[in-house]
Amino acid sequence: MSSDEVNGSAVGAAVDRMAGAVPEPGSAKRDPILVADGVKRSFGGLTAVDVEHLEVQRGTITALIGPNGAGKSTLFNLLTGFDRVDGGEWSFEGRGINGRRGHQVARAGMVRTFQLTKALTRMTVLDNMLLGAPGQTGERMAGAFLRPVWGRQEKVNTEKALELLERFKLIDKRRDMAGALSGGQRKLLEMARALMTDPSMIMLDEPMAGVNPALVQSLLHHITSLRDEGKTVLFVEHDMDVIMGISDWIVVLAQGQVIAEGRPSDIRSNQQVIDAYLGAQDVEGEDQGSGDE
Ligand SMILES: Nc1ncnc2c1ncn2[C@@H]1O[C@H](COP(=O)(O)OP(=O)(O)OP(=O)(O)O)[C@@H](O)[C@H]1O
Repeated sequence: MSSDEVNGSAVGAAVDRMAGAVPEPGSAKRDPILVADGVKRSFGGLTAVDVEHLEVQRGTITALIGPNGAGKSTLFNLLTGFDRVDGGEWSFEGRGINGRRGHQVARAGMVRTFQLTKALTRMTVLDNMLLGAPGQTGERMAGAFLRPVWGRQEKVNTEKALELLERFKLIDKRRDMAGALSGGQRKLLEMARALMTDPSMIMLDEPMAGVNPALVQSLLHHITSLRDEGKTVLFVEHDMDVIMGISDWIVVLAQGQVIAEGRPSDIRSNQQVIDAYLGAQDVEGEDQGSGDE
């Protein structure tokens, strides 16, 4: 699949969503939705993440790339409250959110996708969606007198879940166990579930891994649609065609640090990135099958 095929008309030349951004590590953005400073995390003697400054432009698709072990997933975990930093701070929509837990970060509007764990694969697709629903009033304020409120909320959540399943073409699977879905369908379900809280930013960790080519197209379409609706997408991915095709901006991480940032054209020709990542990527790519699980 070529970059152009992936690209389609989604990243047309007409819109430069990154206008004014300079292609260099830590570059300032016109209207950043996420700003991180001095974010650090070590495991024993290993520095996994050491990001001096990072801004993510609102309403864009930003890719976070880098070699295996560069710290991409760890950075995701830190920013979304699923791991604790050793130092640093970051703000989302202008509000400091470091120290907040995962569900609080999600409530603030920043969600990330998670692989469906074994336990969740034994639940139906619809129940998986309902787990992603915002503020379970019934659970928080248990009491018989609140049952009507609970019931109403459940109805709203169910309607929303069904709408999203329709959008992600999983509606016919709603009563199936999530474990019966193909790898690609699970990725769609993860994305749909993340949208239950109406986030303004969605973070996807390797959304294309293990997905067959037909569903890759569908996932790409959903990602660009989210951006076109005004949401911000930050994603980790290894497939260079996908990255170059849909990203408005690319951030390159190596050994925990941002070593480069820029538009796809900047990154493709950046010698430091070629040395640290792209040179080895082709070789790695040969080993990475893309069949559905
Ligand atoms: N919980 C942990 N305990 C110890 N070391 C960890 C832990 N989590 C991550 N690491 C280490 O931190 C480094 C960064 O890992 P991370 O998974 O963030 O990299 P990555 O860029 O996401 O890699 P990949 O592309 O392979 O998923 C690696 O050396 C990894 O072994």
